Amino acid sequence: MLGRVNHIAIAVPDLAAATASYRDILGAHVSQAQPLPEHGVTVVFVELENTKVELLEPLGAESPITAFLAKNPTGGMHHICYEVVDILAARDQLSAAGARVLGSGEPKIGAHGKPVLFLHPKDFFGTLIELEQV
Ligand SMILES: C[C@H](C(=O)O)C(=O)SCCNC(=O)CCNC(=O)[C@H](O)C(C)(C)COP(=O)(O)OP(=O)(O)OC[C@H]1O[C@@H](n2cnc3c(N)ncnc32)[C@H](O)[C@@H]1OP(=O)(O)O
Ligand SMILES: [Co+2]
Repeated sequence: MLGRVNHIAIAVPDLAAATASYRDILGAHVSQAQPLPEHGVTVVFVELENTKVELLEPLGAESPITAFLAKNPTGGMHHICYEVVDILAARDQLSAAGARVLGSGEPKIGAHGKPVLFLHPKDFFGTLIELEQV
């Protein structure tokens, strides 16, 4: 079911400061900030040769990363995103196996304009999983 790692995400309290650290200290190319109100986050992507790192900051009162940042005030690894070819088939197979697909179960359009879904971290060894159809 799983293809490549699309990105690894880090929740941060201050996106501008995190962008500056990755750009100026680590010497990475970082994309422009992209507000995603439907997901309750603003994101940038650190573009690496083999994958991407997504830096996430809360956006709006209902952000799904607010509680995470309250527990991890300096920031922390938040999710890993795997690519899948058919996200609805993946969802149905995962649900049938007892994994909790988060939200309504219907994919939303993610940061790359492609459908995404999330799987509960307690079902996968304490790691929140994002699936992205490519
Ligand atoms: C769009 C863009 C893109 O790439 O395209 C994105 O990535 S958007 C990325 C942002 N979107 C999302 O994260 C959407 C999916 N997330 C969610 O639905 C939710 O955040 C959630 C279900 C993971 C957690 O919500 P919740 O209200 O249950 O929050 P709680 O704080 O009570 O968390 C319940 C338990 O899960 C743990 N927990 C929460 N978040 C994480 C995480 N990221 N990684 C590992 N564990 C986690 C908590 O510590 C707690 O464990 P304990 O009970 O042991 O303390
Ligand atoms: Co993501």
